[in-house]
Amino acid sequence: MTLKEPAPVAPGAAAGAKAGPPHRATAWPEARAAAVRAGTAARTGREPRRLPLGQALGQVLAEPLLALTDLPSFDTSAMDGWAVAGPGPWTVRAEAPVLAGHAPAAALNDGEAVRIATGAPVPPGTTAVIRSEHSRTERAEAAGLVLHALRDVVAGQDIRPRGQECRSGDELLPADTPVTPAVLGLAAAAGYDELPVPPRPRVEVLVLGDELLTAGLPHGGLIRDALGPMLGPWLSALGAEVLATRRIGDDAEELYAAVTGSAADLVVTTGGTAAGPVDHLHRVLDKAGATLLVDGVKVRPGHPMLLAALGGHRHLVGLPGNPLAAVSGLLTLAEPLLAALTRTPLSEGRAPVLDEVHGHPYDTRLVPVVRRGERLVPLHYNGPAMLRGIAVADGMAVVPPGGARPGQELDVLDLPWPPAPGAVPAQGACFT
Ligand SMILES: Nc1nc2c(c(=O)[nH]1)N[C@H]1C(S)=C(S)[C@@H](COP(=O)(O)OP(=O)(O)OC[C@H]3O[C@@H](n4cnc5c(N)ncnc54)[C@H](O)[C@@H]3O)O[C@H]1N2
Ligand code: MOO
Repeated sequence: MTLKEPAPVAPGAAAGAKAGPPHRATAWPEARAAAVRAGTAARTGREPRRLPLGQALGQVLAEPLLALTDLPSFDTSAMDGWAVAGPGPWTVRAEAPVLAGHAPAAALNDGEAVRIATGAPVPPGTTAVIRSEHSRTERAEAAGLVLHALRDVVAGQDIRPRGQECRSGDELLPADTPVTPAVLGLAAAAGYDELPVPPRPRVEVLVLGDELLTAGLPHGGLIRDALGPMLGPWLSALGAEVLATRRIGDDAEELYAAVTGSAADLVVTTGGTAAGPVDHLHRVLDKAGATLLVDGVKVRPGHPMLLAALGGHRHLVGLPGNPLAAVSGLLTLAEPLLAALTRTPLSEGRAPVLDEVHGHPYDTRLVPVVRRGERLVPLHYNGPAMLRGIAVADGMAVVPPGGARPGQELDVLDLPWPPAPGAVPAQGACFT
């Protein structure tokens, strides 16, 4: 098939089909699962990045965190007081107190004591540490200073033995643990200067369409490109390294060169997914030898979205051109794939919806919503070509086929930025 020949392409697909022939759309949950599988498989051979501790915050561990040292790394005094050896009373050795950060003092013999601070290494031979407040000293003519315990002394008391928390090589945390401030503290204590985190997926955005303007007002049938300015930052917020956002005309050869020549792990295209006269994406993927993993999804908006394997663990997500349909494709296919690649849990919630939400008879609907207290409020301006709803939304509610009753719990796909404070826009009508 040459690129110039229009191909008969029906929306929808079976998993694993070669690009080209007609097929049925994938159910929405299965499409997301396919994207997760694709991202998980594409992890193969990707070496972790090693980031200085401070820069790893908010990522996940790409490998288990193994202790690089025993913790504590030496027998340590847990209290300010006296290191003693054997039963008391004890003769206080005439030497400087052992402080934290100091080398261990000379070994204690039975009947000897030395002043010690919390965190200091206990001298070899120490059998217990006695807290200052549980001791008294007296000056004796011959023996010098003598230490008495005011309470029973138990062997080993107030000594943190080397390796009490972990031994070198112990697994402290499994891979995929989110790097929180507490994890940074543990990693530092265990000897780490850097942490292994998944490499950022490289993404290239190809914006298709001869009708798109990059500046100024719409005129003469031309419209502003709403997706170029939106997708790069959105993909960055999902952890991607955006190599470029390129505009490609409705030219199949140019698209073929861009897709096959891209160095990205994930190519994201916009537009051209349907069967219009200049919708070249399917034919280009077929010529490129791509395998369609998802070709059409039972979701509104955005049903012509697709996911293709380009070979060599590279993928392409084709987002429909209608702007909210593109957002739907981003959340359905691109986000789960990137999350799996970066080993990041998908950010989702569940909450009851305030009022009835109309559903599609057979397909899932994704509807921009805000949270009002515990409830979800569907937003106006949720038509496929509109961004006014999503621009003020806290997330996209997943409305099952047939719709939702007032109070019904719905899954919510979170957006990768904090919810905006302020007034809740009006709910209600559904535009198409
Ligand atoms: N015969 C059928 N036609 C269409 C179907 C269908 O099932 N049968 N599905 C419709 C649906 S639903 C969608 S969504 C679109 C998807 O079409 P494409 O992915 O091929 O997108 P385009 O045709 O290129 O564009 C659609 C629409 O979006 C505007 N657009 C495109 N890119 C941008 C952009 N970067 N910024 C703003 N707006 C953009 C474009 O001008 C069109 O108006 O297909 C339907 N058709
Ligand atoms: O999928 Mo289309 O988004 O309904 O316009």
